[in-house]
Amino acid sequence: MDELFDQLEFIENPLYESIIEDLLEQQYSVVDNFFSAEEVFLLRASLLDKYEEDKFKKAAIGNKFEEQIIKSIRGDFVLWIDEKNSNSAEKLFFNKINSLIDYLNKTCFLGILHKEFHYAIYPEGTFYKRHLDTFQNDDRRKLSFVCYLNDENWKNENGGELVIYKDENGMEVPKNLYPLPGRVVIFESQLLEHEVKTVLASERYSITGWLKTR
Ligand SMILES: O=C(O)CCC(=O)C(=O)O
Ligand SMILES: [Fe+2]
Repeated sequence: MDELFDQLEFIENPLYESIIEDLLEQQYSVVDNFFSAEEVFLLRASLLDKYEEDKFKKAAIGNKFEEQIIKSIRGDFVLWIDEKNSNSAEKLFFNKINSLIDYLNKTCFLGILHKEFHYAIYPEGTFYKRHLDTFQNDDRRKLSFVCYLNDENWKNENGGELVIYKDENGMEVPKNLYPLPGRVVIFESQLLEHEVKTVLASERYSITGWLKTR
């Protein structure tokens, strides 16, 4: 008995505990200042560098949709992040993510073995229609993770809210979450439908990813 417990030893982390509690209670968690202003600045600079180098691609859905159909579903541009070749900002990012994953695996036995993250840019006028993150026949996606990299002048009137559709006692209740810098939203990929409302002004910057089993 003692031996098994030794292997699971960890220092209790109040922030991670509150995320776990939220996920258990409401299937999603919103964490403000998960990333500091400095970290957001560095990550946004990294995203913009790569965008200027023309590395982003129009986001796809499934495989064989026509361009027009894709545009009517989502209008963002994405670039997958390769942890092995990550720059210093991305290393900061993955350090935090890996620490959270480690904690989840130790305390919740979630069995997160894989992860995938991409930068995303939503130009003015773009959106991502209501969907579930498991549409690509990928039932390994367990938790969705979105981290917002907008600057400190981001206003709610810019639009681009993430709306999570929650079932509360048989009633659908939309939760409007603004893409504030440093904010992270984590939710159950297989349970919660959500959408990104049209960006009305400015460009919307984020990193989106999935924590996966098996
Ligand atoms: O950027 C967001 O708030 C959510 C993005 C999203 O739903 C997705 O990429 O699947
Ligand atoms: Fe999504």
